[in-house]
Amino acid sequence: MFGQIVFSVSVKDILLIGRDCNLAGQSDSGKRTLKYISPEERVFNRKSTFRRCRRQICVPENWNNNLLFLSKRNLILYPCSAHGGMRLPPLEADCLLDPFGTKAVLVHKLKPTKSHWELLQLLTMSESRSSRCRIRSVGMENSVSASVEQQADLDCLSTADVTSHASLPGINPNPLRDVGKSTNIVWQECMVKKEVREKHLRQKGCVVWITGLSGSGKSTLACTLDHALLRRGRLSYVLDGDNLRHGLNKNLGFSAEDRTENIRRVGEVAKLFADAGLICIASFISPYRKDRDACRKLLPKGDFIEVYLKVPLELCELRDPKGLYKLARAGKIKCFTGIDDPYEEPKNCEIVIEPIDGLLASPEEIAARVISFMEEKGYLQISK
Ligand SMILES: Nc1ncnc2c1ncn2[C@@H]1O[C@H](COP(=O)(O)OS(=O)(=O)O)[C@@H](OP(=O)(O)O)[C@H]1O
Ligand SMILES: Nc1ncnc2c1ncn2[C@@H]1O[C@H](COP(=O)(O)OP(=O)(O)O)[C@@H](O)[C@H]1O
Repeated sequence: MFGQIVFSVSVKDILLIGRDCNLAGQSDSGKRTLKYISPEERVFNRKSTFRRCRRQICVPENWNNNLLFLSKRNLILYPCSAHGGMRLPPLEADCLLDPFGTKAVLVHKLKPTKSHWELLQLLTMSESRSSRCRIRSVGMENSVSASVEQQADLDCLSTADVTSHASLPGINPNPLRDVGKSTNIVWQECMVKKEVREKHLRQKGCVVWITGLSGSGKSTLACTLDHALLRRGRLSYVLDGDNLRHGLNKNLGFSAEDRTENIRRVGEVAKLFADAGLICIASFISPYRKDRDACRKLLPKGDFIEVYLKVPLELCELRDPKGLYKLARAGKIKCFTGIDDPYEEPKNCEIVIEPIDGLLASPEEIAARVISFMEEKGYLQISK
């Protein structure tokens, strides 16, 4: 699978990167800049260096600089001496234009090398950092420049990391869609993928979903697990029912509809955290099976690890750390889970924790059990 990169260009534009593009940090100030120079300017500055004919440019044989050549059908990138004096093979790409001729999707014919990609990444970064300056130069400023110090962060990425798909923010080849009440929206792809973040973090993004009655120990387990993972050098984040109801979900109560909406939102947020490469620990009563299952379906198979704290109602009520059961029994809290509101047990969850001979494992022991499950499934180690 060869990569794609999307540029905002006009059909008639031809782009050149010349000698003054200090791609390899040639400037003495130590600041690396990249300049785009319009063909007109080139022609003007270097009379007879280039001849423009029918959207093509003729370059003298002894031209020893990076050259980006874009025509209606093709993009050819000729990087050269700026990369440590090394000549790279030309990178060719088919150029698919949108109906307005303002966006071009470049599908590479050859697998780009890392250096090609670095060069293309520089272009995309410059584009995103100077949003008013499209890469096209005709009719706009003659040149734009951008610091590319951020490039260092990308150096750790291998070619394989970035070749699968790359596109510019704000420019998107994907179709317009209607999703729910949102009409005419487009899915925006980013160059840095989940797998890249996971490699960076040396873990696999996933969701550990802790469900159970109020007082069953969800928050305690979530925090204990979070801490235990941190001690192992892993990055997690806890989403807790009480906490999210202080902000994102403060407009929701405890009716069946509101609980469903609560869990739907949390499921979506958890999915984002997992996509960020984190281990998202979600601790919610989440009393309805269909709501938990809907969250599971949002994630790739295996990435949703459901942990059921099967603690008997009597024990939860005995603990009653917030005095809520007491209030519920007194009728002062309505629709309290386990009292006058249902809790639907999971049928096929990954881990069930329940007392054995009346004894429940400690939070640390339960956390260790979750961790060994995650280890077994390969969520805690990924080689760089
Ligand atoms: N009626 C009723 N039923 C259940 N719980 C109640 C209720 N009213 C308030 N609380 C407090 O809200 C916490 C549960 O929030 P959740 O977001 O996890 O609930 S749910 O998943 O939407 O059912 C829950 O926290 P935990 O005790 O940690 O479970 C309670 O502190
Ligand atoms: N594994 C455990 N063994 C004994 N007590 C526990 C355990 N887990 C939690 N607890 C205690 O149970 C009470 C409820 O725990 P909490 O984490 O607040 O439950 P939840 O978030 O499900 O409402 C707390 O007082 C806590 O200290």
